[in-house]
Amino acid sequence: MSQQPEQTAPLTLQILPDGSERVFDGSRRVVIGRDSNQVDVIVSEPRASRVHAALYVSGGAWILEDVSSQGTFVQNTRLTQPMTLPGPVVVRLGHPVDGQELRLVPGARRPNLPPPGQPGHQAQPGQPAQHQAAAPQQPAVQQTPPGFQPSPPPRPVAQPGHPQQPPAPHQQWAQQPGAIPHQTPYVPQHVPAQQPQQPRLGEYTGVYQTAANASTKLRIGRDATNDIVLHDLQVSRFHAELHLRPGGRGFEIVDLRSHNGTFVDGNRVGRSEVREGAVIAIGRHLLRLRNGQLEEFVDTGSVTFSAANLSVLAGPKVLLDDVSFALEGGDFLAVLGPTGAGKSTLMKALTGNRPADRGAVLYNGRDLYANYAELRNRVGYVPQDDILHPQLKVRDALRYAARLRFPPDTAAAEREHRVEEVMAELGLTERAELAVEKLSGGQRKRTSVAIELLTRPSLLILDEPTSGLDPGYEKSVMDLLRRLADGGRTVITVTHSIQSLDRCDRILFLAPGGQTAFFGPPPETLQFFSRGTYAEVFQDLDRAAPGFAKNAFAGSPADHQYVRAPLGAQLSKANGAGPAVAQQAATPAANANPHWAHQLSTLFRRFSSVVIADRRNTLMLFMQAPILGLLMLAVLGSNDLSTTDPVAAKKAGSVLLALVLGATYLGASNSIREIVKERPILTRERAIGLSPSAYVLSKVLLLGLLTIAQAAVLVFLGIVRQGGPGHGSVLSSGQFELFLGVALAGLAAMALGLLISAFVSNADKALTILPVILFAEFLFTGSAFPVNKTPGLAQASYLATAKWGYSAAASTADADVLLGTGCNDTMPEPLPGAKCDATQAHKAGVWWGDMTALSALTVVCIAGAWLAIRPVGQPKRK
Ligand SMILES: Nc1ncnc2c1ncn2[C@@H]1O[C@H](COP(=O)(O)OP(=O)(O)OP(=O)(O)O)[C@@H](O)[C@H]1O
Repeated sequence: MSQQPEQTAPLTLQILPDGSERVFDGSRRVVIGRDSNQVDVIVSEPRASRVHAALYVSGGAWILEDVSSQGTFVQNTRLTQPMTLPGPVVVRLGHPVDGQELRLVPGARRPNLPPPGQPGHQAQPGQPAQHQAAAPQQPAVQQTPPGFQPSPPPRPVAQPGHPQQPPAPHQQWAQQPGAIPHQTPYVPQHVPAQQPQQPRLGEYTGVYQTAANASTKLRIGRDATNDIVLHDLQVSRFHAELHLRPGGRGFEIVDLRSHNGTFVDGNRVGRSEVREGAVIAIGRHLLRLRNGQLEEFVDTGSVTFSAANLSVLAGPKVLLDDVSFALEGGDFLAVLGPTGAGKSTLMKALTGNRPADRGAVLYNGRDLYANYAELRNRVGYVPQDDILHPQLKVRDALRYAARLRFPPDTAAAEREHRVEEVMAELGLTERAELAVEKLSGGQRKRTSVAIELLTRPSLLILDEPTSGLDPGYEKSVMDLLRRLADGGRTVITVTHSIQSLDRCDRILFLAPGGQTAFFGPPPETLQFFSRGTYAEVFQDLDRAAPGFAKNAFAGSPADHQYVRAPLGAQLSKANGAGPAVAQQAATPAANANPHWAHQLSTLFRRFSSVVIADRRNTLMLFMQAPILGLLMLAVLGSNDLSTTDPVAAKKAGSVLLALVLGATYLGASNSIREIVKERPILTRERAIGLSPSAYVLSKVLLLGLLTIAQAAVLVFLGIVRQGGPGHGSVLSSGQFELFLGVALAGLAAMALGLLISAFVSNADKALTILPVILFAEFLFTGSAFPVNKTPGLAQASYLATAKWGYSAAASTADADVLLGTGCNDTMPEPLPGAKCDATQAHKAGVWWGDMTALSALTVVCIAGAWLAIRPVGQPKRK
């Protein structure tokens, strides 16, 4: 190894996973991997081994040794033996192209390094990477080699008991009854004001020559044949093209009907001019046009995130009152507060689900609301309710979620790989074949988190993931979130799990009225409130006079140190980012969802899998029609639809009514809970771009098929002994025509059920409404009571699906003759007591009219359901 540089120990080494920076002095072996209990540097790459690689000094030089199963790669070559680092080296873990990147720089000396053996001379093993980087005994490296992002300054850590300032005047909580007197008042350390910085787009990964220097067109996508290859499953195989305009008059970007869209300065575009300095966003990759080159940045997860003066109002009521905070990449924030304090409201505002009425949410210095279409895929959200179908197996739930989230051109093997990776990362592999409903509460939450992690979001927001879990599971979920934050993501969770708050970097306490009672690190929380336990803090917040908590925090040292100073820095970055609305000449994306058919087929398959997996319910569904048919067979007489038996035919109305109401019940009961019971899943999937029309249509198709099959069974058993009908109004087979009318009545009722399901707030309410609907439908058929003679009632009956179903059936069965309703031209006056209804005449035009009315009601109900769940698109402030 003659090329080894002459180095003498102790050496220092910089490792920069996700932009963070570590320094080691070479006095001991440094282990890299996923297992926080065994390694010094934790990496988030799921393909990395628990213990993946080691670094140590030998012969005065740093040695890199691979001990993994998936490999460590240097310049696309897998290490097969220990390698002496010749100088700065870029290493990838788990995959030569898109495995997690580490940059190893031997020889960068740490100033004022205490000699080995003295306390603080090196990082403590087993401590999370970010915490080590933040520890005060780890001064920042001052020698930053060219081409590397400087690391953020160390996070300030307050040191209770070692005040550096005189006691602050903010001690209102200490004056509350029962407060613990502190000899050392709560005084956070002083933080120097941060200088305004440029917004950081992501990790800088290189430069591409544009068309100006090569051909007139550059194709961008995931496929290896593109000019710019982006390794990201959010990117379509052939995603977009950068064109050099004729005569060299600048550039324009053309979206190639990509699944997740192409954005220029935050706006989704079909075709757009790209001016100097504009940022093209494709998946997690950002390409900035600078001096005829495209600079590439990747959002690898380490993003700042902040809320600035968020307020949410509901009429005169204030649900969230001027809440602000600031987080660094990799921070783990727990949000606490008494019931009704506004925690869920805050989560909805942070995710853009229900935007705040005032204030801003900043993702890496960019306004989340203004750039929602681009950024929504980088924010994972696990709501309070599970976003899972309980009947599906864990692996299947993840597979369908991947199909919906990744472009349709993603190979099955690529999706499978990611699904397996995520399951391995969350410890779900052993449960992969279990139905979600058989998992423990903690495992179910893990599965919900796994679905969100498929797209590698940089920010993960969870609403009470620990609710209903026993303390053991609570801890394991909080440990998991800690690990995810250590992997570089920013994690925010609402929790009541006070036993695990030490796992967090920051705590936000909300007081009733949605006011900030405290924001800061866990060790300072109890001291701020002058209380010994969190339970007492909850009690104090509940009892405090309105506005007291907010005033106690506003202007306190913690407010200055942990909110105002870092938020000020992030806001100045945001202001440096320029206007969010692109100034470029752009054609908006022609179709916001060009892969509608792919979504429809995925949703249809998922819905079918759910129905098949739910064996007991499906069996009951299939048994309903035969049971109703057999009852009709047993109760009704015979030859009631036969024109040759006038005595029996007097009961024809009962047969027709039983068939139509039977189909109405079956159709409506099939669908009336279908949307409402999936509401949390639908809400979440809508936010990631699910087409509501594809969703509704997937329900219509499967439930429609089921309803038609049920109608066939019902009609067959219902008329097998009835000796009719003979000739229909239109078809020669009156029996088949009767089936068509009854089936369409069932479909219309199914559509009505979906409409109700889209509007009600829970499945129980939907079931309560069902009998009311059926009773109204029965009355409006007019078979028992003459509704068509009463003004108002007659018009109202036109909205009843069963009325038109009954009319169509009566028209087919020739009710004029059977029931003597007297609407036939040859029978101008009805028989005494009979009711003439022109919609029941045995004429082709009348039957078509009835069927058209049924079809129109079906379409209106389906459209109504679609309108009720259609996406909000870019969040709108109310
Ligand atoms: N749309 C609304 N209109 C009026 N008040 C509302 C609305 N939504 C929520 N609220 C009220 O706002 C307050 C905050 O609700 P939120 O669900 O955010 O509280 P929370 O802290 O998450 O409560 P919990 O811990 O019980 O889940 C509650 O008093 C709630 O009743």
